[in-house]
Amino acid sequence: MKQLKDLAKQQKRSTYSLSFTAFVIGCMTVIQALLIVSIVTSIFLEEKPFSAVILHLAALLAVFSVRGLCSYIHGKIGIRMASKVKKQFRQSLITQYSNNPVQASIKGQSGQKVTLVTDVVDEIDPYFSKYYPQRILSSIVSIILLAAVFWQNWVSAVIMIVTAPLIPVFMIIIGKKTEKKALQHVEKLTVLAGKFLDSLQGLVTLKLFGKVNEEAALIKKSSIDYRTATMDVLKFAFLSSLVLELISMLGTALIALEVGLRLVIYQNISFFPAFFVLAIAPEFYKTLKDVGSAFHAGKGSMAAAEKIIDELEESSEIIQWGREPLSHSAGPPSIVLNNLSFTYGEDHFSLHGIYAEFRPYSQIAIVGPSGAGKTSLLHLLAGIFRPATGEVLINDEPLFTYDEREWFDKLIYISQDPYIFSGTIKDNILIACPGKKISENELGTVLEKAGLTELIQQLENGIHTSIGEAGRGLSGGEKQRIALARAFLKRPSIILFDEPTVGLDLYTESILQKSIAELAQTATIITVAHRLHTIKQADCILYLEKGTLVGKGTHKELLEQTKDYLTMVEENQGGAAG
Ligand SMILES: Nc1ncnc2c1ncn2[C@@H]1O[C@H](COP(=O)(O)OP(=O)(O)OP(=O)(O)O)[C@@H](O)[C@H]1O
Repeated sequence: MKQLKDLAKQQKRSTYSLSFTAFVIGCMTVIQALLIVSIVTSIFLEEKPFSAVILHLAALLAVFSVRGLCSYIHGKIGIRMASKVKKQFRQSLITQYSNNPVQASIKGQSGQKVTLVTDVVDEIDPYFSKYYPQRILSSIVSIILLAAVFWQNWVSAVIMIVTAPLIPVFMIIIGKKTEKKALQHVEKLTVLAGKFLDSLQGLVTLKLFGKVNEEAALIKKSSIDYRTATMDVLKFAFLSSLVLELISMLGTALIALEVGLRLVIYQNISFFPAFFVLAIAPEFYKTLKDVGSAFHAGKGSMAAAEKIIDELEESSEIIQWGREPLSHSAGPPSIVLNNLSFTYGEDHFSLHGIYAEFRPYSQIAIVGPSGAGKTSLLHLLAGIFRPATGEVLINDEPLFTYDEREWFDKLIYISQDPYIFSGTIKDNILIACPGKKISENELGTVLEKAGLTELIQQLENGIHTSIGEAGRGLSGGEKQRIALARAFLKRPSIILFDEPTVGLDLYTESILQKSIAELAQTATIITVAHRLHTIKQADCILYLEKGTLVGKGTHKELLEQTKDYLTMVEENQGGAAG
């Protein structure tokens, strides 16, 4: 609530404009009532001809127009404020996710994030487009109307002062309950979206396990929960409208009774002020009632804002990169892991005290049992995670002192399952060199080296064939070859390679080995290795177990020093090591 109020106050010009239009609307309402009363008095009491009120009627038309125009501008300002704030929230969320993409992608479901950026941010709208402008309008207009009534008949003004606070009191009581319900509503929406996208992505797995019906039932339950939450919010909205309507009706009736008694029975008030008060009273209660209804809509925005702010605060740990240039040093830099520690969080997996030095052009293998922390170490090396203690030193300087772009220009990460974006084969390869002009010849050489020429020749649209989510699928081996083409195009001086654990086809396997050997001539290669061939070839092997560096050295040295390594190698080749 406070954050939304602060955001609204930051838009000073809009707040002033809202106050100005509200002031004009208030004045126009009073003038409108005065004109109507004087026209009625002239025609019905004083029995003047129609021509005597023509000027009044023209003035009334002008007042209607000004009031209508101001109401339109007032509404527009609110919509503009809402769109500005929604843009700010969306930008903050996207910046948050893009500043720390890996942390963002592992925390929470993707569907929930998408809903947060789209639908939940949209829920902020009513606070700025309805509640905030209406609050300004109602406070200014009600004061003007009250003053006008006081001027004509102070007794009615006193009745208004006594009955009007019932509306805000009721708003607070209902508002407390609404906020809780609105928060539940937003939560149910994000849960439904998360569940839906998760099921959609895992549809093949669900089908294979015969779980499609069960999953459909879970989605149905989630959607019924969402519907119930929506109905709960609507129930409060209807209840609140009913009570607000009742209070304003009773208030108007009370004033009508007072004015009627004084006019007919006690005869201590004239027709003009009596009719004027009766014309103003419904406007007075309507403006208060409108702020009550808008308050209800605003509560939904507060719940949405709370959810977004929680998300922004949760993943606020941003990696700050420096400005130090890296490209001036030709060839691969030296890399030192200096007492590196990392944890995914309390009671979660951690890597501790890792120390290692990698000379330029060396081939490093990281090995160990499943879950030992090999991929996590690769992510730390890439600068995707921030170490808890210690640092990665590049040319003797901490990694994060370098310019982020220059570092990622020097590096390529080939994961086990390279991501293929929705686009053509060419687009997917060219992401390795954004903005750089690549000739057809250069591209042809890269495709040849990565073993993609034959595949592309078979395709009707060749390199322009759509792949990824919106196009044809690719096999694991073909994805690996796309990743290799990216590497050949980029020619990085550091290659981080998460070797596939699943058996690739013989063709891709041989291409992979040849390509890595060729890339190694100009780069340092750090591989999470599973194949004995890769491990034996490495200049240095890091053997990890449960997040600890148990052994370090060449294949021969480790066989002699580290018993678990020997066992692993023996298991790998089904008997004798060597
Ligand atoms: N986001 C995460 N939050 C908490 N724990 C995680 C997260 N990601 C991975 N882990 C845990 O960290 C440990 C190390 O994972 P990592 O992927 O680094 O292992 P690995 O040695 O590469 O395994 P494998 O050879 O099976 O790929 C595992 O126990 C894993 O469950």
